[in-house]
Amino acid sequence: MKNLQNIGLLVLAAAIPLIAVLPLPDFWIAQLNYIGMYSMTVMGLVLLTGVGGLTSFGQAAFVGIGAYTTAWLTLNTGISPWLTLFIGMGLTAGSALLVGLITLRMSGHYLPLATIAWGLSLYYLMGNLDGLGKYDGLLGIKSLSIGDFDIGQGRAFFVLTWAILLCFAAALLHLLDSRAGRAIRSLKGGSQMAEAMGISTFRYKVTIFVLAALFASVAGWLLAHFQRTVNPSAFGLKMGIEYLFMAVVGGVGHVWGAIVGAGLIRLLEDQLQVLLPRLMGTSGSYEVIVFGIALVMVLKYLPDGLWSLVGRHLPKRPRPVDWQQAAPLAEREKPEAGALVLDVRKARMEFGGLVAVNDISFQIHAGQIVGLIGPNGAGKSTTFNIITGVLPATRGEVMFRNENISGLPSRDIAKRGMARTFQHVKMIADMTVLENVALGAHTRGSKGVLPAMLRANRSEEKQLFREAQRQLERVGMGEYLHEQAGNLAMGPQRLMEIARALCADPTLLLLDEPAAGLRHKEKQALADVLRQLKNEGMSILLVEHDMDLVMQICDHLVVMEFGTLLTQGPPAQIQQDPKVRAAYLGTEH
Ligand SMILES: Nc1ncnc2c1ncn2[C@@H]1O[C@H](COP(=O)(O)OP(=O)(O)OP(=O)(O)O)[C@@H](O)[C@H]1O
Repeated sequence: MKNLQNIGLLVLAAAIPLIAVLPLPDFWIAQLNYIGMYSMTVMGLVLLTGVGGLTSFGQAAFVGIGAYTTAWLTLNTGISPWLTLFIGMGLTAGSALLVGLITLRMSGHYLPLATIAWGLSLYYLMGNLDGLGKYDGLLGIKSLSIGDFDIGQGRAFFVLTWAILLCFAAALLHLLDSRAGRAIRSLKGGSQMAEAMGISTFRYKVTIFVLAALFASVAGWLLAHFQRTVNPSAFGLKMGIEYLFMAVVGGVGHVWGAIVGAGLIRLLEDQLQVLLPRLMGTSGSYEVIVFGIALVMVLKYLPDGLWSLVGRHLPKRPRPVDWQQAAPLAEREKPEAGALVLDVRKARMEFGGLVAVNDISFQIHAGQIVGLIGPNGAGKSTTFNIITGVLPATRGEVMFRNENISGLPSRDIAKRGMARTFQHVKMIADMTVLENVALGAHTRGSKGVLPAMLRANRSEEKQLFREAQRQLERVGMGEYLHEQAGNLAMGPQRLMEIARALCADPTLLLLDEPAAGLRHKEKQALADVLRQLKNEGMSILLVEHDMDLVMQICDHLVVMEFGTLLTQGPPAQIQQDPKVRAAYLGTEH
C-alpha cells in the first residue's frame, strides 16, 4: 500500500503543473480552486472523523477563524498576508485546544452536539461584531502576492492551493503510517486497548482535533484571498454539515476520499443549481434535497464512500521489509528470578451493594505462571481490571515491583512494564498484523505527530517494526506479518495479542482467557509459547477456564468463588481440594 500512496502523491504532483499550463477555461480553474480549498478542510475531517472516530459539525467555524483573521488584519493593519496565515493558525490552534479540552472528554452523541453548538456560536459572533462587518462581512481583501507578482484568483492561485493540499496529503499519509498514526487509528475502537498500550487517548484526540482545525484554518486563509470578501454564511453550520457530507461521500477513512468528495459535491452543486430550477420552473435551493437523498443512498449502499470503489481494486503490496539492520530497542531492567513482581493486598471492588472482589490477596514471582480460576462471575476479570488499572479498587493495594500502583491509570501501569491481552480480542482490524503488534511498542518510541508528518521518524519506525517482527516470530506468527489483522482466525488473533503485549517489553504479562475459542492444536501451541516465555524469565498471570491448560502450565493457582479467595496453591493440590471441586461442580462443601 505504501508504494501506491507514493504513486498517488506523484500523480498529484505531476498533475498540478500540467493543469496549470493546459488551456482550461477560467471557470474550471476556479472550480478546481474551490475543490482544493474544500479538500483541505475535508482532509482534516478524514483524520478527525474517519480515522479518529470523532464527528465534528464545527469545521466551517475554523475555516472562518482563518479567513476572518487574515481579512481583518490585512484590511486594518497592512500586515503581510503571509504572516496572517500563521497568526490565523495560532488563533485556530488556541481556540481548537480550548474547545477540544472541554468537549473531547464527552462521548457518544455529546461531542457532535458540542461541535454544533460551537459552530453556531462562532457564526453568530462573526455576524454580530461591528468590527467584522456583521452579516455583510468584510470586503476588499487583497489578492495574495509574492513581491510584485500578483497570485490573483486564477492559475497561480491554483498552483499555490494544490501545492499546499499536496503537502497536507503527504503529511497526513506519513502521519497515519507512523507510531503516532497507529495510536490515532486505535482511538476508534474505544480507549481500553489503546490505554493498555500506554497511549494517552485524550491527548491524541485533542491533537487530531487541533490538526483538523489547522487544515481548515489554512483553507480559510486561502478562501479569504480568493473571494476577496468574507461573510459569516461561508462558515456557518450549513457549511459545517456540507464538509462532513463531502467527507462521507468521498470516503471518510481515506485521504484521497477527501478530494473525491470535495470535487464531486462542488461540481454537482454547481450543475444542480443551474439545472434543477430550470427543470422545476422556479428558483430555490433544490440541490439540498438531492444531496439529502444522495447521502442516504451513499450511507446505505456505500458506507465507505466513493473512494472505496477505487481503493478496493488497487493492488495491495506488502510493506518492504527494510528494518532488519535497525538497532534493537532499549529493554527495561528485569527482576531476578524468583523476585516478588506482583503483590495484591486485600484488593476489594464493590459495585453498589455487590462485592465483586472481596479482599483478595496473592503474589506473583518472577518466572512464575499463576492461574486465576473460578466459576463464571467469580470476580476474575474484575481482579484483572483492578491490577491493570482499568477499575480503581474500592480498597486494598496492588504493589508492582515494590511500587504501589493502586489508583494509577492503566497507561501509566503499562509504562511500568505490565502488559495485557483481552478476553475479547481488541485489535485494529484494517491494519496489518505487524502494525497491530507495533502498537504494543508505543511506549518504547518517542516520535510524535510532527516528526511523523515530516518523515523524520524513519529510524525509530524501523526499530519498532523490527521489534514487532521479533515478537511475532517469538510466538510463531512470523508468517503473518503482512496479513490484515481482521482476516485472522481466532487462534492467530490471540497469539497476535500476546505478541503485541510482548512488544511492550513487559515484566508481567496478564492474559485474559487466551485459550477461549481455540482448537485443541492451537491450545497446545499456546501452551508451548507460554512455557517458552516462562523459561525466558517472564511472569504471567492467566485467567482461564480451560482446566487442562491451566493444570499443564501453571506453577500456582488462585481460586475465586463469589468474589472471595477460596484457596490457593500448586495445581496438584488444588485439583484434589474438595472445596474447589464443589465450587466447579456446584455441590455443597
Ligand atoms: N462494571 C460492573 N458493574 C456492576 N457489576 C459488575 C461489573 N463488572 C462485573 N460485575 C459483577 O461482578 C461479578 C464478577 O464479575 P467478573 O466479570 O469479574 O467475573 P469473572 O470471574 O471474570 O466471570 P467470567 O468467567 O464469566 O468472565 C459478577 O457478578 C458481575 O456481574
